[in-house]
Amino acid sequence: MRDYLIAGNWKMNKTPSEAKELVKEILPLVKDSTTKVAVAPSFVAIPAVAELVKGTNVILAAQNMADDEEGAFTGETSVLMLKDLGVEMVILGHSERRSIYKESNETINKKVKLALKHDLTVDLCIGETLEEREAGKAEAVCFEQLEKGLAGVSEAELANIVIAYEPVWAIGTGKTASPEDAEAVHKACRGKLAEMYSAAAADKIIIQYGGSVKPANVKELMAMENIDGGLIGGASLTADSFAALVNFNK
Ligand SMILES: O=C(CO)COP(=O)(O)O
Repeated sequence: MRDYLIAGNWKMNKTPSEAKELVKEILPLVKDSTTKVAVAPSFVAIPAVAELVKGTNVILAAQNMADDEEGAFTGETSVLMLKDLGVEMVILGHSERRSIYKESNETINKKVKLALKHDLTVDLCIGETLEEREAGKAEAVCFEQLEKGLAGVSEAELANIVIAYEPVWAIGTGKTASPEDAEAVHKACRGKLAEMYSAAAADKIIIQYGGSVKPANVKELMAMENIDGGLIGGASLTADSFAALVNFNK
């Protein structure tokens, strides 16, 4: 059976002081969870959060990283810096990175390979826009993001990859994909991964759903056969709602 992974993507929210307070509240609420749990604070809040989650069941994640190891890249944050702070996982290819910061599949792939080289788990985000969905292209877009994002990634390395299916039209909008619609894309993506790698590798990989996941809809989403967790934005910003998501199966 696949593990569930519930991850909080705090995006550009929470100052380092606020992040500390939030983690202090979250830790006791999730310490006995049977799902895996991760939080992704902003870069500047990572040191404070790292100190608090050390030795706990909470995985420390970053929201992005540079596509080079080091050098003259003003304003960027490298994989080496993240590793030095104890980061274990990195979210790559989030739709906000793709649309606002114009990250291409090729750039994302470079980051994926760099993160894997340094033993970070990668949470690779994929997902279609509303326009693409309405044009009947949801699966094709996801397949292309998988193929290009994972180019050159071996089957052995796939063990360090998590996929997050986040339909862009469902992010921060209050519109959740219906469990059946989400399941259809998850199933198709698992099929695609089986084609790219093997049925065994595809069966093992965690595919999270993201997009307006809330305590009120988490159970029905997680009940789907191919949905193995959630990447949570808004509802990860308060301890009670995040813990309710982490503990959805209790
Ligand atoms: O983008 C998301 C997580 O990465 C989802 O955000 P919301 O949960 O706020 O819709």
